[in-house]
Amino acid sequence: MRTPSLYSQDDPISAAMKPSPMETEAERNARLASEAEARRVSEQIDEDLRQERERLKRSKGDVKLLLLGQAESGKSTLQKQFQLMYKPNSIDQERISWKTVIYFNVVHSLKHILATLEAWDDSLEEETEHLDDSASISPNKSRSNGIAQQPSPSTSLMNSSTLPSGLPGPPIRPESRGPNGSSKESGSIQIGNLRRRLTPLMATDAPLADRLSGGITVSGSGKGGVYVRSGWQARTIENALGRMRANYDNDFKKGRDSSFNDVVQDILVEDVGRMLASSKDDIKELWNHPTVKGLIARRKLKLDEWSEFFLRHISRVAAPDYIPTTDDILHARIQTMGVAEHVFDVNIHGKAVSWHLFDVGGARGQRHSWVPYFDDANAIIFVAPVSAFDQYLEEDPRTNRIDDSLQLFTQICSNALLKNVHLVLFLNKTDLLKAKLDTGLKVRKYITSFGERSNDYDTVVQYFRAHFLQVHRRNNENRRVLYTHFTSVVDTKATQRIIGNVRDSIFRGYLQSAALV
Ligand SMILES: Nc1nc2c(ncn2[C@@H]2O[C@H](COP(=O)(O)OP(=O)(O)OP(=O)(O)O)[C@@H](O)[C@H]2O)c(=O)[nH]1
Ligand SMILES: [Mg+2]
Repeated sequence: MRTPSLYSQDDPISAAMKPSPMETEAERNARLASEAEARRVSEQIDEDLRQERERLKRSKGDVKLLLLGQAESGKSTLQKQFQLMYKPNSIDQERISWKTVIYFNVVHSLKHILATLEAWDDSLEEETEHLDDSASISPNKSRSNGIAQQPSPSTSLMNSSTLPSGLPGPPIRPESRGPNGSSKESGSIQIGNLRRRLTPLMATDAPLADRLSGGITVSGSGKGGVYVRSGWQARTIENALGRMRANYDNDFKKGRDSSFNDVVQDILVEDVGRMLASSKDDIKELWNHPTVKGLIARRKLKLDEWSEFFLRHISRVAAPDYIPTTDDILHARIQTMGVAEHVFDVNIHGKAVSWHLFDVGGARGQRHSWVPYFDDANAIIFVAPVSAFDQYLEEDPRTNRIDDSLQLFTQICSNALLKNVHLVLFLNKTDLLKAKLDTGLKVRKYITSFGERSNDYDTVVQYFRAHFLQVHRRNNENRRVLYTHFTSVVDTKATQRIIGNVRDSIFRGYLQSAALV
């Protein structure tokens, strides 16, 4: 039998493609090159399809775990704990990229403090005079400025409350105030001087945000936070490496000694590091200034937990040779955009199983991207920050954050696609809840249905837990179990123990559903 040649006469298409007998040498070379390229592309497609089939075959036995919950609930922090447990080296690889986030967190926090000081300028004198006053808030003194709003209490859980809304009043500069009151004047002069000296550092807020987000802005990102897609760490490092290579090439051309072992660093981050080092004392002075402390005590300045953490550690963070510790990485804040997948090999009872962890963006504008991940999910960890009883959504300042968590949990419990998933609830940020209650903050002030119950930690967490259990009970046709944990996911030791429990319980369910036991 005759083997058909590439240009077999029997095939009309081949006949049409047969090279012309007039083909020149150059045309022949071009034709052969394009045929080789077509073959390469076709083989690549076959290879991709083969790998996809392999992946699907393999992933049939994988565990898919979704981390769900509102923005700032602690999902990405929990993901970092999984990473520390199951892929510890990867944290080291991306350690340097967290420096950009931490610098951004510091600069952004300082900017927020200065903006709040400006907005509350006319009450500076009162702040310094009443420093030892209790944290009570007098509503008629509150000026709604969009930065440090005074909430009206949520009449009941799951009911949103209405907050006064309004724009910041015009900033009043120190110069515009009267000459009387020398302590007031010296306080405001000090702050004015600090503001002036910190201006160049404040100007790095936008370029740092741009560096992290890759220029992508998300509308409604309230506090001016930055959203990042999965893989941002690699991009930050590539940026730095690109610059390193350019330096290396230049040095090489100039005969200078240079090494790739130098710390990989981005020019912008280097500059911000130098500015932070030279502004360290100013930052400390601002952070410890009686006016700032007074505004915090009177809840007119509300700082995020990560702001307080990094400002407390500013001596270390602003040191010229600063490298983020693991604890710093756990406290760093960056908003997740869309859904980021992380794969870990989890070994249990001698059986290695790939776990796909899906860390989602929790802001309202991000929640639509969760649904495609619902139909083949095996388990969910729903993260609800119980410290947030005095906070309102960035996306909707009328909604109390505990109410939003309960509403979201209702949607998850009642979703038909999720009716068979293993459900775990993390009542998170218990450390912050304790700290808030210790300052005397009253839950009933924000959630009136809490009533006259005792304001101690145990009563409060059990009260919140009861509400989540009730939501689960009302939406539980399949009579599935809800596993609940009180957590502080920045606490590595405690969280890793809980992850171990969760892993075992998910795995038992997984083995049962796979009919292996
Ligand atoms: N003190 C304390 N801080 C926490 C805890 N959990 C999270 N945080 C901090 O809260 C901030 C927000 O946590 P993330 O993990 O980024 O929140 P997220 O749920 O991923 O938020 P989105 O990506 O916007 O949906 C970070 O600065 C964390 O360090 C906790 O239990 N205690
Ligand atoms: Mg996140």
